Amino acid sequence: MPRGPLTGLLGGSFNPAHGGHRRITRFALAALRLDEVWWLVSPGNPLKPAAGMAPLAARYGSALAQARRAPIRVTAIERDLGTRFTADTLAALVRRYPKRRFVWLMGADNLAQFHRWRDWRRIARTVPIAVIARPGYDATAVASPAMAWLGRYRRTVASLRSPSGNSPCITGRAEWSAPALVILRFDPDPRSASAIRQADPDWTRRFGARSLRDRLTLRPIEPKP
Ligand SMILES: Nc1ncnc2c1ncn2[C@@H]1O[C@H](COP(=O)(O)OP(=O)(O)OP(=O)(O)O)[C@@H](O)[C@H]1O
Ligand SMILES: O=C(O)c1ccc[n+]([C@@H]2O[C@H](COP(=O)([O-])O)[C@@H](O)[C@H]2O)c1
Repeated sequence: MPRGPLTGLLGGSFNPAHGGHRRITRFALAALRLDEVWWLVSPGNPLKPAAGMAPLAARYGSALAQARRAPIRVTAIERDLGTRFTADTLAALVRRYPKRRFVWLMGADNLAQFHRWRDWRRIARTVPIAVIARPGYDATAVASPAMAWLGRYRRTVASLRSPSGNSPCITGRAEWSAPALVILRFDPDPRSASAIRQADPDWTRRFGARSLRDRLTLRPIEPKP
């Protein structure tokens, strides 16, 4: 059983990244006592149309800005791995970082449509999943087809915590085995990328200079295994 850093993974379009991403990440870091969270800026969500999706460099730039001075590592690792589907990404990450323990983080809107993701049961068997409550989506998430299956693996946050209060331990009830589903409920955050795009359709301009730099520096992220 791997004993490395406990790493949360927040995959997303980040079109653009916003304060809600930062806030839910910080909540999850504290609630699950994670060592760090990697933001996986997606080359393209397989279920979202390419139209309206800003270039990866601009989305990555917005994520860098939001992740400042937080234990968040912004990555475009799916671009480097050549993966789009989360099941493939996770298989590659687990292989590449055998010592790390990963947990997949996602908002309730994604749980509501998780059954449409490719190999979603394989995803759930690979890593524990923590779902963050999101205004307007919690009821659909609870009633979703994926939840009908995942519900039996539901665990409390406390059951994943180490008795000593440090990082979750790996024995007994606190073992991070999968499938496991945790629902994290804290002060819901109404922010969304769609609202930002609606208010500021030209948001990528704010990351113009940075995007140019990122085009040069977007390269394989090599966090220490
Ligand atoms: N305010 C929020 N509360 C809870 N989860 C969130 C929130 N904002 C984003 N997330 C989650 O963060 C991940 C990445 O989100 P994404 O980049 O798609 O942003 P978004 O605001 O959901 O975008 P859009 O409005 O374009 O759908 C997803 O798992 C999403 O559910
Ligand atoms: O693997 C899939 O089939 C799949 C389908 C839809 C979304 N995802 C992933 O879900 C994450 C959240 O996407 P988004 O666009 O809601 O931010 C992101 O990492 C996507 O790659 C993955």
